[in-house]
Amino acid sequence: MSHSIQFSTPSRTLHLPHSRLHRPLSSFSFRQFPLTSTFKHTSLRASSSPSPDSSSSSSVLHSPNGTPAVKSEERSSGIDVDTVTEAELKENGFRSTRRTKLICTIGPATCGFEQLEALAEGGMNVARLNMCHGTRDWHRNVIRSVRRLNEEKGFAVAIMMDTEGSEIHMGDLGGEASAKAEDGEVWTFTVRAFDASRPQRTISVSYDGFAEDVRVGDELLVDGGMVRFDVIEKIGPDVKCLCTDPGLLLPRANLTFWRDGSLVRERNAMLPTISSKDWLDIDFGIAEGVDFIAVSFVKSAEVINHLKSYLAARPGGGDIGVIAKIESIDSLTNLEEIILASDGAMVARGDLGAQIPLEQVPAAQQKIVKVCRELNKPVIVASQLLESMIEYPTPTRAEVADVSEAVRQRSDALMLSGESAMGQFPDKALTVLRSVSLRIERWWREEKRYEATPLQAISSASSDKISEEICNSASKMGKLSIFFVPFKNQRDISLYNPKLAANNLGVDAVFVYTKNGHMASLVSRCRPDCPIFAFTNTTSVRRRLNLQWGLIPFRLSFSEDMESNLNKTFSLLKSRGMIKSGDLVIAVSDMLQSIQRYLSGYITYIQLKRGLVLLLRGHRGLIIEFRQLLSYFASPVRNNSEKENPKSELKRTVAFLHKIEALGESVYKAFMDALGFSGDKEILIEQLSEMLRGHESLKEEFETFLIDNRLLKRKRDCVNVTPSYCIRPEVEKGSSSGPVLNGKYYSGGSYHPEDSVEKNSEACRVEK
Ligand SMILES: Nc1ncnc2c1ncn2[C@@H]1O[C@H](COP(=O)(O)OP(=O)(O)OP(=O)(O)O)[C@@H](O)[C@H]1O
Ligand SMILES: CC(=O)C(=O)O
Repeated sequence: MSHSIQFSTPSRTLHLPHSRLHRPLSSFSFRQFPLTSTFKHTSLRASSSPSPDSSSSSSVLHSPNGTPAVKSEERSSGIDVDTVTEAELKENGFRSTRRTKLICTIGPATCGFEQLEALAEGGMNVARLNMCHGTRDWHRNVIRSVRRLNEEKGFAVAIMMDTEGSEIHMGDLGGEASAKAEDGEVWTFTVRAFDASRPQRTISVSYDGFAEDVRVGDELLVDGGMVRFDVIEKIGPDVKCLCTDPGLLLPRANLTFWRDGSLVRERNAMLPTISSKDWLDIDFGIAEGVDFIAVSFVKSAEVINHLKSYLAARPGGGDIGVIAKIESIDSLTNLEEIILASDGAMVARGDLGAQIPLEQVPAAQQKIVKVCRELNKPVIVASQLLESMIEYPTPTRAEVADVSEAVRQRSDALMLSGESAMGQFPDKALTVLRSVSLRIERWWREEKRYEATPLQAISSASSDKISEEICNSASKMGKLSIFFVPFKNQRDISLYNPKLAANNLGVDAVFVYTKNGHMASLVSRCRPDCPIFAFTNTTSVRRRLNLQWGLIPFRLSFSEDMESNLNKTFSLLKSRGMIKSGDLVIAVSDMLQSIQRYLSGYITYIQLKRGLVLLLRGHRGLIIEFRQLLSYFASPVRNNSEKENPKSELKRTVAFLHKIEALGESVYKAFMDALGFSGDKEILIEQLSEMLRGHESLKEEFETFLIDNRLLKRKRDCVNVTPSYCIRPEVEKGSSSGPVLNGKYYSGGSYHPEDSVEKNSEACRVEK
């Protein structure tokens, strides 16, 4: 995202529903500066008036998975929308949409076109292919069926190819779906291959060194302990084992052996993470255009980097996301570096539970989910979520609790394994994941829960920092009842005003226009209460976005004109009944040219300043960088006759902010946060009065910023020039008599944080 030279600050045209606040809030702002990237962040309302673009036939809009009732006339007019999301939006509104993504492992139970279609209709976002099983031809057929489903029915199901890896596992069971090992039975594990059918109670093992490495007295665990054996005898390539814990042996199940209570790794630990067979599978995946490659038994970041360079050097390979499977002790040891190098991670609890004590798996899961969230990488919780549903139509209560916990941890995605690959009830298992996710997500919102720990900033380049801030701000507006004030001490807490929390802006959706998906992932990372509509112009990015929490990915043919893109979006969504007049939406974007044109009509300088401070508050380093940009400020883009005097306004503002800053960091921070608040003016004044208690002159000075008749005038003009989605006419009418809370929080070109302390104290002395 470092490709352009324009920057737009957060911007809103807020008209809160009458039930929340009775008065429209300020229009907001942005404006261009030379920089290294471009974003737009504005809030919009769907208009009740028809969009001029509504007849546009060039647009293509795809929404995520759901039922495929795409009417032929709609397809011919270039609109392609599935109906699961559509139905959810129509029936229950934005907030009802599912945020947690669902992955199904495809196997014999689900590889047919109709079966895949049923899964897609049931909410499958990603289809996983485990290269441990099946032939490449088999996988190719599945991939092509999923692609056909996407093309014909408008789904965006992504394909994840999972490498076999070099760990030890059992061979096939000679065509049988499973074999039962009973207590006290003696089984033979052998490195010999079978020509014909499998001899009775004999299992082939994938690892040539098996018979050499294992010792009499070792314990052999199948699938992390689902079935257990004691090694009782070694005869050449055969190892005789006594079953001590009976259970079902599944084809190609993972094998580990333990000695004196510790996992034996020996030569096995020296095996390459990506075997020669895996490399061939990877070439196959590139040729077939898979969306993700999940790498089994990752030990370090090196292998991920190696694979990523390999992919980048091949046509189409650079579009493939690399997912690190965390399923070994090494991967836990090197967790952060692995996740940082990857495009996402999987908590592969099956094999992980074979390498660390089972009771440590939940804590490991929580840690992996947390690290992924901090590093902005999607995370999948996998294995045995609904294991009993391989055989039974209803899950156990414990399984439901496990699924709930993964949703509560706000992992991006949940994965079915055997339940969908070879179970008897794949559709029902998916339904359980869907309904439990929806319920827990609703509970989360109803309980008004939110993470106590703020996320660390992750970006280092200044353009990325800015997009991160924009996304954080947009997401905050998507939270229902969080008024963010950094409480550092008792005094700060006393500043908290519950009225503010009650009136906090809860937007109905965040719209993010994104070319490579980065902006969308930044918004997703914040886990806003509202859904995130992610518009992108390529089908591959759209599919990849389908793995991430809360993103509803659409493909939209972008023009260079953001305004027309927005018009088109609203028109298309409205014509499908997916949004309605009055829905409050925040839009953020990483697009350049379009924003420039969008901006050129109706930006005010005051709006600009407000947005800037909202964006930069709390980030002194950014403010320093930003100072350099200020020299590029042009005069306002509106009519010459209406031009303001930006310099004097900035000076006044900056001087004022310096005075506030001199009151202490906590007051300054709280002040800045209050400025980000878009609630009722009276509440804002009330809170500021609290903050500025004992500093009457500052209070008065601040209040002079509040009512700005010029802005009022401009706002009236805006009705004529603002696109229909920006201003909802009925709200506008009702509000025009009242004062508009205008932009009033500024940062300016003369702001030098280094020497501000001195200036601040001077300013304060003068004030006193
Ligand atoms: N392509 C396939 N063909 C046949 N059976 C499959 C296929 N994919 C999965 N299965 C069956 O479904 C079961 C669960 O599959 P899954 O891939 O999730 O687990 P796994 O074999 O334990 O491997 P991993 O440890 O990599 O997850 C497998 O044991 C196998 O019986
Ligand atoms: C999914 C997987 O590979 C595991 O849980 O081991």
